Amino acid sequence: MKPSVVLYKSLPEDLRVRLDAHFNVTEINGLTPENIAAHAEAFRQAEGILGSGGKVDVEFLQQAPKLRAASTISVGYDTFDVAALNDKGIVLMHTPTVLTETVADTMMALVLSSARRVVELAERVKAGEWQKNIGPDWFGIDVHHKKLGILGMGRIGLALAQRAHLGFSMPILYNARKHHQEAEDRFDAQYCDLDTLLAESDFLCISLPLTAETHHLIGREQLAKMKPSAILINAGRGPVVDEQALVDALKDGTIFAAGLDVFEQEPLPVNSELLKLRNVVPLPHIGSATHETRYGMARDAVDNLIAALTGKVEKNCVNPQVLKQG
Ligand SMILES: NC(=O)C1=CN([C@@H]2O[C@H](COP(=O)(O)OP(=O)(O)OC[C@H]3O[C@@H](n4cnc5c(N)ncnc54)[C@H](O)[C@@H]3O)[C@@H](O)[C@H]2O)C=CC1
Ligand SMILES: O=C(O)C(=O)CO
Repeated sequence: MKPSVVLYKSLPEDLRVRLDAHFNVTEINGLTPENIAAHAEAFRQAEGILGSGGKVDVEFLQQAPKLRAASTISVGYDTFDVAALNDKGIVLMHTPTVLTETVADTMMALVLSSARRVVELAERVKAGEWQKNIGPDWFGIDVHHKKLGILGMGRIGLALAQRAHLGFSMPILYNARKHHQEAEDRFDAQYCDLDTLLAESDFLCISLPLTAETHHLIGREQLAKMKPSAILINAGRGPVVDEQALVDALKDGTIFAAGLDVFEQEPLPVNSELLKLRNVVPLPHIGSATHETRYGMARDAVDNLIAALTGKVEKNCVNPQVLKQG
């Protein structure tokens, strides 16, 4: 008999066919408490789950006693309680690599649009405000040759360093848990401590995962150490930055601008103060959101679940130590 799985995000048709060939699939629209309650029997039987968003914590795992594998259509896995999965011997699979270049493109788009005020000025043109030759109040700041600081030099940080260094002649500074030899060799990236990164970066680009350590890593004190001309880019996870402290820093000129793909609460509430600020470029968490990349992520997530439930995991496993226990 085919193993039962719950799919909580819809898939392109060919990938759904592939999933059906291996598993008995129950599809639901999101891993919400209501959907979990409404499909209690499917979760009781599920050996695998596949989707993105929604919390997989101790409480959820009580509803899914047969679970052996979880496959998330994302590289970030901060919504999973990995320790609880480890305790129960459940394999967690994710989708690194396939989205790296696309997310780095998004970060570069945020760098350019916030420095050159692309969104704000386009809105002013559309509103009919371009009536005469523009003056300095429409000017932005240069990107090329400025210092780009990367907080979290992993896969995405490296791809951003490539764009910034080779494409825009930007010196690269970075902070991460350890030195990144490839970034240093290929893009002359200089490792530094967080305080130096804050003080010296013209662009502080965050590509960190959300963990207990990185939660509010950038708060009021850290923002105060940045240059008044600096721009903060966050495409890691919203809660890495204390959002109220950021709003205040953007309002009082502590920093120049921000380009944000991620927020403490998503979707960003319509009454968020960030939306009232001209020096903010807010995006709806589109780091990986191209047709090609989202398809690739879904394909990898399907392959990951098949590998995990057939005991053939070779890559993309968050907790490989669980495999050794089996
Ligand atoms: N906006 C979006 O749509 C997307 C956001 N992301 C986010 O980007 C994150 C990074 O993705 P990858 O580059 O693939 O991951 P990665 O694991 O390759 O890189 C993460 C980097 O962060 C560093 N790091 C972790 N904790 C740290 C700490 N406390 N202090 C300093 N550095 C620390 C690590 O050393 C590593 O260099 C994901 O976890 C996810 O949260 C990823 C994809 C899309
Ligand atoms: O993959 C992730 O972690 C995202 O945030 C969406 O691509």
